[in-house]
This record gives sequence, C-alpha cells and structure tokens, in this order.
Amino acid sequence: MYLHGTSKINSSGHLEIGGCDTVDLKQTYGTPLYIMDEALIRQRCREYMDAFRASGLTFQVAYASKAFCVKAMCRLVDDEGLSLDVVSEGELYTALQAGFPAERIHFHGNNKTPEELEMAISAQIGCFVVDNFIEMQMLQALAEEKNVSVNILLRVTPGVEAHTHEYISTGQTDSKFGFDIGNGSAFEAVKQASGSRNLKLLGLHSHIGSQIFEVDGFQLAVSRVADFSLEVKRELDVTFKVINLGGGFGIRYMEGDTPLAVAEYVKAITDAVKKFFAEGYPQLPEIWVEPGRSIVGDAGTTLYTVGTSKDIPGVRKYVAVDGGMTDNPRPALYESKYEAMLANRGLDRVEETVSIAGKCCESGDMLIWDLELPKVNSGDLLAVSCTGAYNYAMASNYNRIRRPAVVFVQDGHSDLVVRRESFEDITACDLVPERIVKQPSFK
Ligand SMILES: Cc1ncc(COP(=O)(O)O)c(C=O)c1O
Ligand SMILES: N[C@@H](CCCC[NH3+])C(=O)O
Repeated sequence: MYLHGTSKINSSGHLEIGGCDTVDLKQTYGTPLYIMDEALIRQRCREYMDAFRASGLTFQVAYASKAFCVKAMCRLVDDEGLSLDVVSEGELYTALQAGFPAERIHFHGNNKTPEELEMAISAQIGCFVVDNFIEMQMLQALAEEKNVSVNILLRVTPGVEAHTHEYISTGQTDSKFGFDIGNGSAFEAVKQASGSRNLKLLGLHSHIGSQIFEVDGFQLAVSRVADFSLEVKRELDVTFKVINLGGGFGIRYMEGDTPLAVAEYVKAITDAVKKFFAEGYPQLPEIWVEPGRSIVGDAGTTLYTVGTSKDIPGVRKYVAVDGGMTDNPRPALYESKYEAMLANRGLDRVEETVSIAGKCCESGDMLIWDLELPKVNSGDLLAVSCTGAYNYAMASNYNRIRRPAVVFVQDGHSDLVVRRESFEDITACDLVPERIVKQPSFK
C-alpha cells in the first residue's frame, strides 16, 4: 500500500499515521475507524492557497464540503483561510454551527428548496450558485421579500466531457446541472439575472467532473467560458467579476493513478484564464475553485478488524471485515479500487491473494478484489488508504449498521471528531404508534 502523508510502518511493524500507532487507535476507539491525517489536510489546503498566490490572480479556494463535512473539518478549513462550498441545509447548518464565516460560504445544488434558500439568505452567506430558472425566480422573490441583495454565480455546462466515470462527470450538455452554453439557456439566464433587482450577478460557475487527471478538460472549459463571457459582454454589456471553475482534481488511489501536483492543476487553470480572457475582456476575472477530494481524499484511512473468511479452493478466498459498503459505498457504486495492508503486520511478507468482503447482506458488498496480503488471521487489522473523501460523507445505516467514529491524528495525538454512533442513535428517529407499543426486548 502506498503510504500517504505522515503514514509509515513503525519499528513494531505497525502502520502509524500522524505519529499514532493504528493498533493503539483500535484499542482506544474500536473499529471500523476513519483516521484523518490532519497535517496532510493542512498541507493540501496550503498547496492550493500558495499556488493561487503565485498566479497573481485574485482568488478564492472553497473546500467542497460534500467530500467530508463535519464541524472539525469546517474549523480546520477556516483556520487555513479557505472558503466553503455547501450543497444542502445540512452542510450549511454544520458550517454555521462550526462558526464558519457566512460570507465565505457558497451554496450549490440543482434543487435547493425554498427553506434552504431562506436559511442561507438569513445567514447572509457569500454567494449562491444558481443552477436553473426556477431557483433564480425563487431566490429573487425571497430576496425581494426580505429587501436584501444576494450575490449569485450562474452554473453553466460548458459542453466538456471529462475523462472520468460517467456518474461523476458533470460538464457535458446532457447533465442535470446548470444552464447550457450551447443551446442559449445560459445566455437567457445572464439576461434575466443581470436585469433582476435583488440578485447581484458576480459571474459564472463551471464544474466538469471529478477525479480528473488531465488539464485539457479544464483548459477547454476555461476557453468555452471565456468565449461565452465575451459574447455576453458584446451582446448584453455585462461583465463578470468572478469565474468559478469547480473542483474535480484527481488523487492517487492506486499505483496506476497519475494525478498532477496541486500546483500544476492551478497553474494550468490560471494560465488558461490569463490566455483566454486576455483579449477583449476589460479585466482578468477573480478565479474561484472548489476542490473536495484533493483536499481530504488521501488524508483518510479506514481501519477495520478482520472477522471471518471463506476459502473456495481453486476459486477465491473471501476475508470479511467489520465494515463495508455502509462506510465506503464507492466500490459498489463506481467500482472504485483501493489499496490496503494489514496495519498490525506491516513488515510481514505477502503470502496470499484474498478478496475483502464487507459485512452487509449484499453480494455486491465487496471492498477490494484480489488483494495481496500476508496470511490473514481473524483479529488482524486491515487499513484501506485514501478514504478521506466521499466515504464518511456517503456512509449509510444500511442493515442498521452504526456509522464509525472519525479521529484526527497529528504529532502523536488523536482527537475524536465524530463519535461512533450508538444503538440509541440508530433508533432515535423511530416512532411506534400507540396501538402496537410493546416493551423493548433488549436494553
Ligand atoms: C459543483 C461541484 N463542485 C465541487 C465538487 C468537488 O469535486 P472534487 O471532490 O472532485 O474536487 C463537486 C463534486 O464533484 C461538484 O459537484
Ligand atoms: N461522490 C463521488 C463524486 C461526486 C462528487 C460530487 N459532484 C465520489 O465518491 O467519487
């Protein structure tokens, strides 16, 4: 397994992250456990901020909180000076509860409810990324009612097909998100937004997809957005102050993955902005981006305890862990691949090829196929790397499995940032109608 950030094998042969021995972490917190390398998260935040500073452009880096949104993470991101992108009232609530400055919060989503818009207006967030005409009308009406002016960006689909899994590709014309540049709907949206009384149109937003390794898709998106901005300037005399180019920068999950360094992505984007907005545009726009996965993805490791196994001679050996698709649905959803190792036996040599099964009542609940490990025993610890993004965030209670705890580790200290769910949590929202009430059979 590739060792990201501060991960290393210590002299006892144990995986250590942030100076914490994972065998000790299991003793303290139990498994499954998400372990987040705080130093690596901070390093990634700084890589973005430094690269943008070097570009000389005015910028905002908004962490896409959908990747991993808990209060401690919001605090950390604020501490590093980033902005925050939220897509629901739940994420907004978490950010506000964490004391994240509202003026640096951007609100996304293709179906924001009136309640969500109200909540965000009342909180005086920095910007709404408006996705469609119905939302624009709703937002205008609510802002007018409250007699306030709200900042907006219009989300456009630039007609760029990102080279990634089709379920996480979003910039193409046939997408549920945004106003299409190609069919005139983006132009109409600019016309309406720039004419509205209570909406302050700052600019455009484009996001082409996720886990992208090449820069050409981003460069093409910048050129399409720049062409469109010039058209809008010419036809409507509207100038954009801000261009938001979304997130999507890829990370290394597996050996064959070849992401660029953060600085290279940023340079490609900022150079493209300088190039395509150079001619005919009154000023270089402010550039905003929204990285999620590339801030937290490789900082996360999930620690499991091995339970049962099933050997089918000549076919395959299944080794089951105490988690699965409930804490990491990505293999089942996207056929995502992960690397893993035995965290308590990091120096032992490889002896067998096994497939890692989750504990859900679902044949598709497989975390890793054909993984080379030392001879695995019940009670061993399995560490799966690169689980910081879209794992805890997409976790579920399927089979009424309790969501794991999350710890931040740094310099030999561990801090619990999300406690493990309890049985009470699992049944907290259940109600039993009076007519079928019976005393609980288990306390
Ligand atoms: C609008 C928007 N912004 C930002 C992101 C973050 O993407 P990533 O985690 O790939 O950086 C996403 C998710 O793909 C998104 O939909
Ligand atoms: N949730 C996806 C990516 C989509 C992100 C949001 N647009 C993943 O796990 O890779």
